[in-house]
Amino acid sequence: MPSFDQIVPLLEQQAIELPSWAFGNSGTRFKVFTQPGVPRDPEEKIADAAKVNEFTGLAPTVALHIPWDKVDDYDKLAGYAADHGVALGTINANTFQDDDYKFGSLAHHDSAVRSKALDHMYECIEIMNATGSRDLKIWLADGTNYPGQGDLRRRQDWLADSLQKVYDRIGDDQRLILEYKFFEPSFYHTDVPDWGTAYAQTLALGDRAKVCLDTGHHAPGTNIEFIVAQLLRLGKLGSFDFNSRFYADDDLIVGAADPFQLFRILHEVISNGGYGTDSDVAFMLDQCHNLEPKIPGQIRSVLTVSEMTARALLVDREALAEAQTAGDVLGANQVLMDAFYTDVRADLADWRVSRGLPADPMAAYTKSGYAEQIVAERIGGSQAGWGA
Ligand SMILES: O=C[C@H](O)[C@H](O)[C@H](O)[C@H](O)CO
Ligand SMILES: [Zn+2]
Ligand SMILES: [Zn+2]
Repeated sequence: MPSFDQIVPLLEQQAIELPSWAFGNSGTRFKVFTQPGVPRDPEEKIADAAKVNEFTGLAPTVALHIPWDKVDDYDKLAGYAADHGVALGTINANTFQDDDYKFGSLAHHDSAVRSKALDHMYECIEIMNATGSRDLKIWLADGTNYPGQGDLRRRQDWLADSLQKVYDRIGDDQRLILEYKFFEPSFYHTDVPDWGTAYAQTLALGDRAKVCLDTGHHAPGTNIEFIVAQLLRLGKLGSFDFNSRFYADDDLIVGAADPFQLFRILHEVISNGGYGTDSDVAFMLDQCHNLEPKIPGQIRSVLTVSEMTARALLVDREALAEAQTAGDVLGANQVLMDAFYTDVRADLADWRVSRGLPADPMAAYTKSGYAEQIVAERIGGSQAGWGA
């Protein structure tokens, strides 16, 4: 097994993008429990995200969601982010909250609705040009609730035509990232339900169209790391939306439900060239902290990704290949389990200190008094988030 020191140069290449919406209020259809001190605008969301980066050194960019993070001056917003030591990242489109999208958006049967959704995508591309963002991420709620409600085949054709129009509009150094999800809010069919559909649609577009794998978007029992290996093999894995779930798209803290699954996913990412500065695979969190405090939730999340990345980097790949070739079933499995069971937390703490970061970012954040400061400062105005 490699030593911790041998993996440090790789660990230093880790960059995890934070979702602006994780700092706003969120909940379920049953209840949104608001929290004091929650941001009221994109700047306050960025300030909170910057705190996560300040204490962990792992989160240099913040993803925006449009229109939730709509502002008049994106140059000013990018400047504000830079003043806080972070940059603006992925632009997430939103065609799931407008009455006109009741029966879909880019896959809608009515060309007028499709062109309205296209205008939103074009607006997002203009924002990317202003923020310098590389990725336009498209997740569509498009689908149906009952058999017969929609023409499954023609919706794929309308979707393909719409995506082509978006793809033709993005810049040479920009990417279209298509996110799939097997259900919700549609409960019979979803127009982009699985990796195969996302792959087929992005393959038809071109090299700057890739797939987003949200770890909460698969049917129970799906071997997600197999999909990771396959999409990397096909050169079509563009980004991750990391989170975890016990049942559906719970958007819980990554690794909270199944840290071993996160380890297996990262093992395939590393084994197939999807990790580090040489790779163009983006690591983003897509989570909602419905009950727990938001900034500590994000701190815990990036530390968990860092920890499982370190464990996956410790896999003795030579010994693994030998055991696999020899058909040594238990030997091969043992190589992976040895890395997974290696407790790297103390080494990671020392590594953080060597980089001028706190050994225990969570304790340092708590001691900083920032949580109390934002509760005291953020009086009045309306809090960001669901129902905002
Ligand atoms: O389930 C929705 C998807 O995960 C999207 O990534 C969505 O944009 C994000 O969750 C914000 O709601
Ligand atoms: Zn997502
Ligand atoms: Zn989701």
